[in-house]
Amino acid sequence: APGLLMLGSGSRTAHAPPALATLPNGTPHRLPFRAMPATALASGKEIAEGASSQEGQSPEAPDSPSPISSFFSGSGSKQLPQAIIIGVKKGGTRALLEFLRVHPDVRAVGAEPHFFDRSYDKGLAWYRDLMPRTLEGQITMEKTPSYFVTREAPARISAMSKDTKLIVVVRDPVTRAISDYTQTLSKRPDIPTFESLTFKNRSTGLIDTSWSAIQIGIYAKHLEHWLRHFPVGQMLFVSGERLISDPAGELGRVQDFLGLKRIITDKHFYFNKTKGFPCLKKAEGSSKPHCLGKTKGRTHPEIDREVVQRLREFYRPFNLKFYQMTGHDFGWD
Ligand SMILES: Nc1ncnc2c1ncn2[C@@H]1O[C@H](COP(=O)(O)OS(=O)(=O)O)[C@@H](OP(=O)(O)O)[C@H]1O
Repeated sequence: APGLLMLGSGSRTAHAPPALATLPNGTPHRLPFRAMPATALASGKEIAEGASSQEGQSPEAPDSPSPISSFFSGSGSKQLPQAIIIGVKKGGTRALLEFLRVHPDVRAVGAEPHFFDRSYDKGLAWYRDLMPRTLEGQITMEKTPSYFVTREAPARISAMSKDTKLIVVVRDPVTRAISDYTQTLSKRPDIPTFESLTFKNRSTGLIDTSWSAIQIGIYAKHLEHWLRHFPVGQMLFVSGERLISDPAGELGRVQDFLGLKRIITDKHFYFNKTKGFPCLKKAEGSSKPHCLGKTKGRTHPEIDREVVQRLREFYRPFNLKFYQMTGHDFGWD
């Protein structure tokens, strides 16, 4: 696209470089693996929606400007994002973005743009136009969790700017798969059970890796594609579990990674017992407490323990490889 060369990243702030993590050296057993194409997922069980979070159609994508942000929205200019939350679906990406938006130096688009997977042909000018206006020193961000599993996304983001900072919120892949399935079930209650979708052949225990709910969780394989285009130090891996148990701690890491002053601290959060999750004491530009909506923190159906066990065994080598690649043990095993 002609616009590609002309626009640049729009990055105007010098952010501190993140520390480098160790690189991988071991490989788990191999199986046929295919990253997802930029367009809809192709494989058989796509009743289960594929990589996309489907969040865009739900009221969960909060985009209504607050009075304060409306006041400021007339000033500044639209920039391409300098940092993107690229995944993972059901990892806790909405929570992270909502928490980050509290920071005065972060401005983010509310809905998921899906530019690098679905709308790349619209060009960077179209993408930039989706962004909120920013003032000098503010960071523009977006989140689209399907980027992490989109084969074309790493090269496309690197072509926009090789300095783009990438954030991945990861969560135990077994819980993530169940969360993904729960979301689909909420929209299509007639789908087969999680247990039956998990296996190609239940008697042999062969897992159906073409089912997106399973495939998305093979983080090490997806990460390999990103590391062909970005140094691992330009990626930050946020623990979805810690984002719930210690949101301020994870937000501290994220602010450091983005070169931001640590403004978001434990003072910004409270644990809402009814919701069962941490919530913001004050949402961006508001004085009211704010929890995420009903589509976040759904009750999961109970899954056969043996199936859960089999999935744990399946993911284990990939998880270990992922820990090695990122230099971070997420404690799922
Ligand atoms: N503070 C807070 N409040 C509510 N929910 C929280 C929070 N922090 C993390 N989570 C977890 O986020 C999970 C949804 O992840 P995503 O926002 O990445 O989903 S999506 O891909 O955008 O649809 C969602 O998954 P489910 O519990 O399966 O619904 C939550 O567990």
